[in-house]
Amino acid sequence: MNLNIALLPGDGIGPEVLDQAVKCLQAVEETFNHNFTYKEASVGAIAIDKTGTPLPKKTLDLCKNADAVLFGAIGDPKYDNNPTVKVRPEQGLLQLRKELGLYTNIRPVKVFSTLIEKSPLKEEIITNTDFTIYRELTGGIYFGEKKVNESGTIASDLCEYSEKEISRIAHMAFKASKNRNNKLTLVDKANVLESSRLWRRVVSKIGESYPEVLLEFLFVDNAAMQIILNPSQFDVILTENMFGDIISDESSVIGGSIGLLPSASIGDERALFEPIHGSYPQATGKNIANPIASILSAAMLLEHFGLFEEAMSVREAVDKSLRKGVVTSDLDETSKYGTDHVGDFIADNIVDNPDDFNMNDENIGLGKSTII
Ligand SMILES: NC(=O)c1ccc[n+]([C@@H]2O[C@H](COP(=O)([O-])OP(=O)(O)OC[C@H]3O[C@@H](n4cnc5c(N)ncnc54)[C@H](O)[C@@H]3O)[C@@H](O)[C@H]2O)c1
Ligand SMILES: CC(C)[C@H](C(=O)O)[C@@H](O)C(=O)O
Ligand SMILES: [Mg+2]
Repeated sequence: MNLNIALLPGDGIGPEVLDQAVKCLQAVEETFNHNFTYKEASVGAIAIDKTGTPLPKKTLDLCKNADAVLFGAIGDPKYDNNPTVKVRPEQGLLQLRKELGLYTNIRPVKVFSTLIEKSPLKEEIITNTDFTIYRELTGGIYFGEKKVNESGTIASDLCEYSEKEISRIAHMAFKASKNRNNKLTLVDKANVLESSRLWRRVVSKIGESYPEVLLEFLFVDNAAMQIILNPSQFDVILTENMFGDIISDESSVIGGSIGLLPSASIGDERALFEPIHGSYPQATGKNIANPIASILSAAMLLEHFGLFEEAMSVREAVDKSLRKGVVTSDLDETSKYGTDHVGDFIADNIVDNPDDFNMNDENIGLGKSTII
C-alpha cells in the first residue's frame, strides 16, 4: 500500500518519540512491502518561534493533502507559565483538529500483563482492564466562545454542543461497543449541565437503534472514582471533550505509565494519530521518554488503513520489549535503555509471522483491533 504520511514532531519530547514511531513504520514497510512517504512540518511552540503562528498554513496544507497525520506533542513551559500570552502552542493542535474535522478521539486503555506490578493500583483491581474512551474532540468548552471583561477580572468559556456533534460520535461509539462487549457508558454531568442533558437525550435516542448494546450513564465525578476502583467494568466510554481529556490521563495510571497510551483522532475524511501525553518538557533531549505511546499510535494508523497484520506485528514487538525488559525508566527505574534503544528494539522485532499470532495470548497487550 502507498501511504502519504504527514509528520508533525512538535515540541519537547515530540520529535524523539515520533522518530521511534517512524522507525517502526519503516520496518513495517520493509517487512510487508509497502511504500510510505513522510513529509515533515512544524507545529506548536517551535512553529511560533519560526513563523509567529502555532499552525502555519504550510503545515495545515501538508496535513490536508496527506492520507494521515502522525503527531508528536506540543507545549512549552515558556507559555505554560505565562497566562497573559495570546498565541499558545496548544492552539495549533486545537485548530488542526477542527480544520481536519477530527471529531472522534479514540483512546484505548489496556493493561499489559507483563506490567501489572508497575501499576500503583493493586493487581486484583487492574487485571482484565480493557476499555476504550471515545472522546468528542472538536466541540464543547474547548471551542465555545471565550470572554474576558475589560478589567480582566471576569472570564468565561462557553460549553456548547449540538445534536449533530453528539450523534456523529455516538454512532461511532455504539458501533465500537458492538464490536467489543456490547456495553457503552456515557460519562457526563447531567445533574448540573444542560449540555450534558442534551448528550443523554441524543445518546439515549440513538441507543434505540443499537438494542444489543447496554447503555449506562455515569456522572463524571463518580466515573473518575470508578475508573480507579473497578476499571474492568468498562467497555466503551463515550464522553465530551474536556471530561475525556481528564479521564484519559487518569486512566493511564492503571497501566503503569502515560507513556504507553496511544490515540486516534478520526473524522469523516481525515485521521491523525498521537500519544495522549504532552511534550514532557523536563525530559526533552534526555532520551528518557517512553516511545511506546507514539509507536502504538502508529499501529492505530496501520489499523485505520486495514493493515491489521502489520499493526499486530508492531504490537507484538512492543509486547516483546516489555517482556524482555527493554523499557524506559518510567517503567523500570534501573533501566539502562533510552528512548531510541526501545525504538530500535521494537523496530528490529517487527516480523511477518501471522501464524504465530494469537489474539488470546495473554502476553499481547493491546490484542484487539481498537478501531472499527
Ligand atoms: N497532545 C499534546 O501535544 C499535549 C497533551 C498534553 C499536554 N500537552 C502540553 O505538554 C506540556 C506539558 O504538560 P504536562 O506536564 O501537563 O503533561 P505531560 O503529558 O507532558 O507530562 C506529564 C507527566 O507524564 C509523564 N510522561 C508524559 N509523557 C511521558 C512519556 N512519553 N514517557 C514517560 N513519562 C511521560 C511524566 O512524568 C510527565 O511529568 C504542556 O505545555 C501541555 O500543554 C500537550
Ligand atoms: C494540549 C491539549 C490541547 C490537549 C487537549 O486538551 O486535548 C491534550 O491535553 C490532549 O489530551 O491531547
Ligand atoms: Mg490531555
